[in-house]
Amino acid sequence: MWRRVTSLSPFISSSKPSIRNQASYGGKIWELFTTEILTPAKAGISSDEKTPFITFVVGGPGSGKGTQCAKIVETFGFTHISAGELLRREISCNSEHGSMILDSIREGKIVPSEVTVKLIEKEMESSKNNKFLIDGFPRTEENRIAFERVIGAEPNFVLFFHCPEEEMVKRLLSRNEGRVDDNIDTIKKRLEVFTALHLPVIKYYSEKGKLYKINAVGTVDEIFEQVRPVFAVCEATK
Ligand SMILES: Nc1ncnc2c1ncn2[C@@H]1O[C@H](COP(=O)(O)OP(=O)(O)O)[C@@H](O)[C@H]1O
Ligand SMILES: Nc1ccn([C@@H]2O[C@H](COP(=O)(O)OP(=O)(O)O)[C@@H](O)[C@H]2O)c(=O)n1
Ligand SMILES: [Mg+2]
Repeated sequence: MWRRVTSLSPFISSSKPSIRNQASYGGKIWELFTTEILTPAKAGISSDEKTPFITFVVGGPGSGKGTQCAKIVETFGFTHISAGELLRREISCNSEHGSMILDSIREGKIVPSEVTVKLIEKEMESSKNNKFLIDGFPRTEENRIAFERVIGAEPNFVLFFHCPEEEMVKRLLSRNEGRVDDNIDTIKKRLEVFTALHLPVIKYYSEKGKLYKINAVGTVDEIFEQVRPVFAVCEATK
């Protein structure tokens, strides 16, 4: 079972960019981030079995995060923790925050970080595994900072699925999972939130040398062939 191993990190203040600021880059801003060459040293791979190995999986709605996480779990034995799934579970079991979460998801808004991070923490603590894929998180600087504060850990690396908006919209409209947010109005709001709030997170991890950018266009298998070497580095060092 995973236990928190480090002390709380200091709170780092952040400012949120406006939607207008980000839109002025004409949607090309993501191109600035290059793919890191992943090495064991960069990934922070340690031989200490008790230290959790954490990968954040980020990208726009419909970029294929969940699909690729399933393949990573199957191939490399990680535990998949999807922030969105945890939140939807709270709605279906009518928990204390269920109706607030439903309202946020319907509006494509971000649920307060303390709620999401607590759910992630519970999943990590109850798992026997110590390798985690945390999917759809962090979506904002607030998410990122709350994770550091509560969990007291940073990700070893961050997988960023980069996908053009038109492709994401097409995929979401044909996802067919009966989700309340997979309709064109909510999709537009989710994309706005993504463009406005996700960039600082990507920039932060890129500057730390932890960002691994994946071109998320192609077949599921083609994309997995870009993902595989990232995790193969971890396997090779075991
Ligand atoms: N490479 C791909 N090409 C076409 N469709 C895809 C691809 N990867 C995933 N999909 C489909 O797109 C939709 C969104 O994928 P999903 O993994 O749920 O994305 P996310 O978790 O990023 O929102 C799903 O219906 C999925 O089956
Ligand atoms: N870190 C997160 C993740 C999801 N969510 C909410 O949950 C919704 C669905 O998230 P998801 O990760 O399942 O969505 P996809 O990117 O997989 O399509 C988001 O649009 C947000 O409303 C959140 O508030 N905070
Ligand atoms: Mg998903």
